[in-house]
Amino acid sequence: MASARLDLDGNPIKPITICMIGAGGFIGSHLCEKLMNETPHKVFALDVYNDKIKHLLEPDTLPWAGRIQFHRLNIKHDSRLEGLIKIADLTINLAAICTPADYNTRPLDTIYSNFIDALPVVKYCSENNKRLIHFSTCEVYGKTIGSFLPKDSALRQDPAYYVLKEDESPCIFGSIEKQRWSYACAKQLIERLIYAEGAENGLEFTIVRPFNWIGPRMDFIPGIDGPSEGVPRVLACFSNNLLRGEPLKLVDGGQSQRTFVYIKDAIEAVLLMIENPARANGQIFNVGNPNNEVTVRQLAEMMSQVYSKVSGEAPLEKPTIDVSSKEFYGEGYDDSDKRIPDMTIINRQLGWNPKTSLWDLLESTLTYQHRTYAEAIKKVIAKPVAS
Ligand SMILES: NC(=O)c1ccc[n+]([C@@H]2O[C@H](COP(=O)([O-])OP(=O)(O)OC[C@H]3O[C@@H](n4cnc5c(N)ncnc54)[C@H](O)[C@@H]3O)[C@@H](O)[C@H]2O)c1
Ligand SMILES: O=C(O)[C@H]1O[C@H](OP(=O)(O)OP(=O)(O)OC[C@H]2O[C@@H](n3ccc(=O)[nH]c3=O)[C@H](O)[C@@H]2O)[C@H](O)[C@@H](O)[C@@H]1O
Repeated sequence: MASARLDLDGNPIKPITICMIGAGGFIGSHLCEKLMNETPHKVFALDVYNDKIKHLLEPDTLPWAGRIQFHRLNIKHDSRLEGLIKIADLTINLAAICTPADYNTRPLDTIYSNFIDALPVVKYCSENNKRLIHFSTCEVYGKTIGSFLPKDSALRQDPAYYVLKEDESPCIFGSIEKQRWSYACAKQLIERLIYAEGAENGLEFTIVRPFNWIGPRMDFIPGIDGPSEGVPRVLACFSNNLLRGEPLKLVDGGQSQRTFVYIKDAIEAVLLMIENPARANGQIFNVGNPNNEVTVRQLAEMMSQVYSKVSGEAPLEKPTIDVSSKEFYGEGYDDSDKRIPDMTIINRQLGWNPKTSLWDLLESTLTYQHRTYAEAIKKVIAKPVAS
């Protein structure tokens, strides 16, 4: 018999049933894969799409067949939701509109998706005494305090002015006309509501604040497995440019900074939360890689080099092109300047640390992008345009 799997305190881990909402998305697909491959847990996978988890659902000879069950439903209006939460031990809510191109152009859908639609999930968990892991975002921090200092201020180099701490940092958004912040603001309010349910009604919750998790299956490639005019997050935008041999578009000079973490490292952190409730309940966790910081311009340059290595194609002579945010995203766009996660709480509670360097995670991700899309792109490009 295989030896029992133990939690961080040395206790055997009991198999549980998880109701995962938004399981068909980027993070959900990796989490389902991990749970099926490495644990005995059962998953009700809820989503409106299942393309990214099809390989886990069929055929029914898969080793985990019977442990994952797909339910095609929209949580906006489906009476099955409460029943599924009731028969599960834990609910994980990943469902959201979470692409910046939508925040300023579809602010109502963004606010409904990230706040209103999440309300019944919180309510059903609280009323039925079920544990909830809710996915928020690092965007709740908004801009850093340092971004308001004069450009030449030495304090900008002081971590006290830019490192983002769960229990100390303020949430700094732009004005209401800057509709970019509709997402961050909706996520902040649902975090506060969950926290209040914990304080007043004893809800057992964990809030996750991902910092730019990237990897295979993120978003879509416009015109291949998503709309031609769609604007995904930066990894997919730049992958699309590289696959088509076009320069990568740098919004407002590409000066914003991000820290990127490999999806497979981040999923390890989520599994620790799932299997160590005593250490994770009542906590808000930053999950990111503070060692992988780059400007968006540096990201573009590194992706061009890595893509050339994995595809065998020479890099473009002019790998990037500047574009204004108004042209790229439209009216009401704004940006987070810098995102360094403080790791104290996740280190202390779960002993988690990310492992993969930016170069290595880009190499495995762009190898996947090339293998998955290069042929399809070639066909689209070769097709004569109808006259
Ligand atoms: N990927 C990241 O780095 C990142 C960073 C910060 C926050 N997050 C948060 O993590 C969560 C998951 O992100 P992701 O990157 O996997 O996004 P994603 O868009 O790939 O996945 C979200 C999934 O939710 C589903 N969904 C949305 N509305 C639904 C509804 N009403 N009913 C049923 N299903 C619905 C979508 O179909 C999609 O499959 C989101 O809450 C997002 O805000 C992600
Ligand atoms: O991933 C996260 O942690 C969070 O941040 C993302 O926000 P952001 O990082 O701004 O989104 P990206 O689309 O990945 O853009 C990153 C940066 O690249 C820039 N960009 C994007 C696309 C492009 O083609 N060119 C370009 O310069 C953007 O302006 C921005 O400065 C999204 O809001 C969410 O997915 C999530 O909550």
